Amino acid sequence: MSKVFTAEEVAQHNTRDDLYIVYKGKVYDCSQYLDEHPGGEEVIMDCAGTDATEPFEDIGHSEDAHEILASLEVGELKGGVPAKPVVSAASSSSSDSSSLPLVALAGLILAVGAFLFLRT
Ligand code: HEM
Repeated sequence: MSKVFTAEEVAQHNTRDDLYIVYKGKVYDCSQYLDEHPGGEEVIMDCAGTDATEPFEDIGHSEDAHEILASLEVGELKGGVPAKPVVSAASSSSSDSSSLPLVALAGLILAVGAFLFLRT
């Protein structure tokens, strides 16, 4: 059974010789890999003890990179992947209504334009 870490525990592994990162709810010990990282150690050090899912994904790491990462797994994060915020019906309908004044304004400009055009 893999070890379960709290976010606070992971955060304590934040030095060059003892460096954990979280990726998609799993915890990885990158200490031994820093020297070999093609992107340099600095970028991984910046993520030390934190969730590196976004920066790791942003780079578009290769299949190889994912395999190396998998080999460094030491456990999982308590609570796992934080839930994505659900876009509620209320907030999506409010964004619809917020574009209403814009539509009205565009209509008004068109009407004024047509009026001026027809008058000449
Ligand atoms: C233990 C975790 C990581 C592993 C195993 C890993 C592995 C790799 C590998 C194998 C490459 C070579 C290109 C590829 O195959 O995709 C690479 C490149 C790179 N990585 Fe990571 N990486 C890790 C974490 C990170 C993190 C957290 C960042 C944060 C920004 C990062 C930034 C980069 C960058 C910028 C490159 C591009 C280097 C270049 O093309 O010059 N990596 N990584």
